[in-house]
Amino acid sequence: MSELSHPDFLQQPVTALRGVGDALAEKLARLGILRVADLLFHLPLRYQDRTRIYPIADLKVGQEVLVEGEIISTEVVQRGRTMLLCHLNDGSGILTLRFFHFTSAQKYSLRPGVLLRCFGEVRQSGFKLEMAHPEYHYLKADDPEPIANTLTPTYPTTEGLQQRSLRRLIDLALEHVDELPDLLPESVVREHRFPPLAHELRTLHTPPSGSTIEGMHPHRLIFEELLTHQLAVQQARHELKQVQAPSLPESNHYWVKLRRALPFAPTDAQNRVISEITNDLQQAVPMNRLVQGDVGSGKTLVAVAAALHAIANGYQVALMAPTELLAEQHYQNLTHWLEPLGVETVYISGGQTPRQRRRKVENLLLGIGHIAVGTHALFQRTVEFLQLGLIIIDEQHRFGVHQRMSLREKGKQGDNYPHQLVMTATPIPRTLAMTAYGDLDYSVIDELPPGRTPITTVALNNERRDDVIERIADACREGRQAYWVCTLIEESETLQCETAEATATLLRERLPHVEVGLVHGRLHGSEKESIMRQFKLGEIQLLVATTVIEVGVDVPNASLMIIENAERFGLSQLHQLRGRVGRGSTASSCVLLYQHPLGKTARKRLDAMRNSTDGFVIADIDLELRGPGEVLGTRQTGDVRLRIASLLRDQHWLPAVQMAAREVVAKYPERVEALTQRWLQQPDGETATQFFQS
Ligand SMILES: Nc1ncnc2c1ncn2[C@@H]1O[C@H](COP(=O)(O)OP(=O)(O)OP(=O)(O)O)[C@@H](O)[C@H]1O
Repeated sequence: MSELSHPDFLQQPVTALRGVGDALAEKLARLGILRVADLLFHLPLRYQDRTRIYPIADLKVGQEVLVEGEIISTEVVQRGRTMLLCHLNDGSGILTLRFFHFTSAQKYSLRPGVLLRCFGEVRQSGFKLEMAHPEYHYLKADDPEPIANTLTPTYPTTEGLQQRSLRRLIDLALEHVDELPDLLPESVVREHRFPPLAHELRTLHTPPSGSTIEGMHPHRLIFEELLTHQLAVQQARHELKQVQAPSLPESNHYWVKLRRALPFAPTDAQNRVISEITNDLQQAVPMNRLVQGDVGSGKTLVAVAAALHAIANGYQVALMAPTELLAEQHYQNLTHWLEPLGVETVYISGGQTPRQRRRKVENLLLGIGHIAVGTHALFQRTVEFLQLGLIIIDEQHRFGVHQRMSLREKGKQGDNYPHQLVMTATPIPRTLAMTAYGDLDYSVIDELPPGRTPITTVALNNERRDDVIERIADACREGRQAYWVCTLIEESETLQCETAEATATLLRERLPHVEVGLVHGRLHGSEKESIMRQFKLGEIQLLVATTVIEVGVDVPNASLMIIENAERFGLSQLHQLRGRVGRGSTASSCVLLYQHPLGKTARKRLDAMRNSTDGFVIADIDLELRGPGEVLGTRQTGDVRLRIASLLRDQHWLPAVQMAAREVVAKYPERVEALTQRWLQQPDGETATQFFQS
């Protein structure tokens, strides 16, 4: 059957498209693209402006631009690793092109005299400008290539999937865009003057000529997504009222023992939140509570107290972390605290072999294991509990309301649903929390443990890197440890990891007496764990990392944090990163390295970081600073998992969204399912379309 004649073509699996086999389908699935329709909702990460060629003399750091020129010299250099450098001259100035990997054919063809057109991001390298791994193609002097006359979308992608292939598939899906049903009530479309759905999607994927980056805005899609989220929250709340959970009335003798053994006393805020949780657990309806606490406020201890309450009542607990790194860390902490109490912690990791896992899984099924710690590997079919009473989800923002519901479903035993506790370090204003997590009750740990010395924060121009490196040398000499977070805000994880590798190489050279370690997203779980363990033990003194360490990592001896390209991060992410230090009693500092010149908002963000260490204050400033259309280019913490909408940025829509939700339920109940399918049924993984999220 041809594509066109199929009535429900958009609902077909992607393999229905020409040229999509199982291997490609698997890659697409990693991006959350399962059906043809999902391609239409896979929105650009950002747009590249390839509509004009920039003179090299006018380039600014951070720009993504097209340049054209002649190669005047090419060299192979050895800086820890072999690199190819080409120098491109366009008459106005000279730009270096840097290749970390290259073939001998490339070395030959990128030779002096060759004319190139390159597209890439401009970066600072010493006093010069460069592009690392630009896209390039050869030009002929007498036959200049035309340049694009419109914006080019760049899509979030995954290893081994080229932009070009994605674009081709999206184009195929666009041929059917008119078949998508409009799911918004007519009255809403009219009132807000939304364009037809197909029109908005076409514009976003294939901007008409003359479009500007600022003009790209998916208003209608944002509204739809917020509406879907709202419907899901309402439904979750409604469903919860209908079901039951085990009531856990016994007193928590384990906690009494642990508290005596702890080297510190819980803060008043921790005690208050623990008693709120205990009260919930004694009821015969499922607890569904969100605990917010600033970085370092001691959420883990609260989670442990809750877990012990369930265990003291004869139930098991699942503690789910967003990354293997954090799961491992929780496992270590829990074992340390709970083993002496005779409470058995079991670590379930995606990386374990079936044989390693079998014993652990058996223990859970037999009830010998009391707490299972892991990532969402915990909720695979093979893991079963004898009596699961409580699910704890750490770092909320990676899980959406839908995933919370499906977890609860999986933990169901007989008529009983497990209790659920959600922990998040992202302070968001209470009113917003009520909308974002409307299906949850809400507690705040609004106090830090005593004895912490405040973190000093400074912002430094990248040119002062050498001073910073000196500072690391000093800190390490005094027995302290440091983080160096380097990032490129890139759709390509490969490039991110390469940058981290290059930085680690450079720092090793510059700091020969310092033990430097490197973690990034592409290392295997066990490699990451082993490096983190060495860092924890002090065997590694300086840890170079990508943002994998953003959430939760706890190494109290680390007291110096360097964040590169700090101007590109959102405030909440900076706050999270900085929160990795200041966790012990030594005075800590955080250095925000930025590329000159700083934009106005970026400057305000860095100022906010210098002036406050309070997550709630920072969240407020974040809100103020986020003007519509401002591109941060990073995933925004503080949001539940939405693909394009941002609860913070788009909160002005919320009253209208709530009204629309009521209208849909009353007049078009059949659309709820279709909206859910369109927006919420995503597999796990990062699918946020960052451009529109910012
Ligand atoms: N009441 C307390 N007094 C002193 N230290 C505490 C107290 N509670 C927890 N801690 C310690 O403070 C550190 C931070 O705690 P924890 O890792 O639970 O923070 P968190 O709230 O999860 O922070 P983050 O969100 O940054 O991960 C840990 O080393 C923990 O042992």
